[in-house]
Amino acid sequence: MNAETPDDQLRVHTDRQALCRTVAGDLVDVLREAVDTRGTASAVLTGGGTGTGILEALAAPELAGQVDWSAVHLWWGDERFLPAGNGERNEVQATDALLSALVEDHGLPPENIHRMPAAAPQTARSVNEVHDAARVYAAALADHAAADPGPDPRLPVLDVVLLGMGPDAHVASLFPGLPGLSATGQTVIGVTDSPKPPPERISLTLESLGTARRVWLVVAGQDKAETVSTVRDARERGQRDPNPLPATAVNGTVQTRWDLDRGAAGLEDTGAD
Ligand SMILES: O=C1O[C@H](COP(=O)(O)O)[C@@H](O)[C@H](O)[C@H]1O
Repeated sequence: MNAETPDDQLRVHTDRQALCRTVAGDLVDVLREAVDTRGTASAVLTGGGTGTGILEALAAPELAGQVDWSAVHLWWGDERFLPAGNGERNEVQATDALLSALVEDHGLPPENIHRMPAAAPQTARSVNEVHDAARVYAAALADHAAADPGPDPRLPVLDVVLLGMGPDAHVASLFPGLPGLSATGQTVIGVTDSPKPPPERISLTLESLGTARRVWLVVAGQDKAETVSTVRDARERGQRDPNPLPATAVNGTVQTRWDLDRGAAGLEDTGAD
């Protein structure tokens, strides 16, 4: 089933597995096209159940084998600021789902995996650590921008940004009511008071996400249906105030697309979550 709002594209999939398979295939197409035309590609990954499910689907050899991974750079839209190796970190879940296989079997250079910094062990924590870590990631993005400049000189071309959305309409780690939503002049911020654990996170800002060529919102599960409907209605009315609905404020420069399962679309509970 397909429908269109004036600005956003919408696709509804039978269940989360179908959503993940389709988006994984699209990701392959976008990365291939970018590598063919520019010689390089950058994708921004998300965590969460659906974001990780897409990576699992992408690991299928018939999909992963279609991309020249030596030319691809992988970034994250947000990270849970936890010690290295913690299973709650988005990058750890992504590594298990896909990245190890890409490095071992498909030629992805480990240095092209741009993980957000991890927290120091509890005993060695410093007060500003998460903010320092955000600056480190901003510098990594700026370094890469020199080789593949995007519309904002501090950022490379972001061919596609994957975004999950929480029931509170948060995207990346930009939560309603937190100061990070109005951050200006920063590409990456430290978050210290996330209402969703863990409290400390690193996130790209709305400014950064807004430079992406494609923004794909990937949302599954009936528990998201009401928020999806509220956010999409607000967007259709042109209400793009990130507070209290951060997901109203993200757009790709070329494409903004919603991929929902039937549950998130309010059609029926698919049991996807
Ligand atoms: O904590 C996070 O949650 C969101 C949404 O996750 P989901 O499981 O509800 O799809 C995710 O997009 C974000 O990257 C992650 O840090």
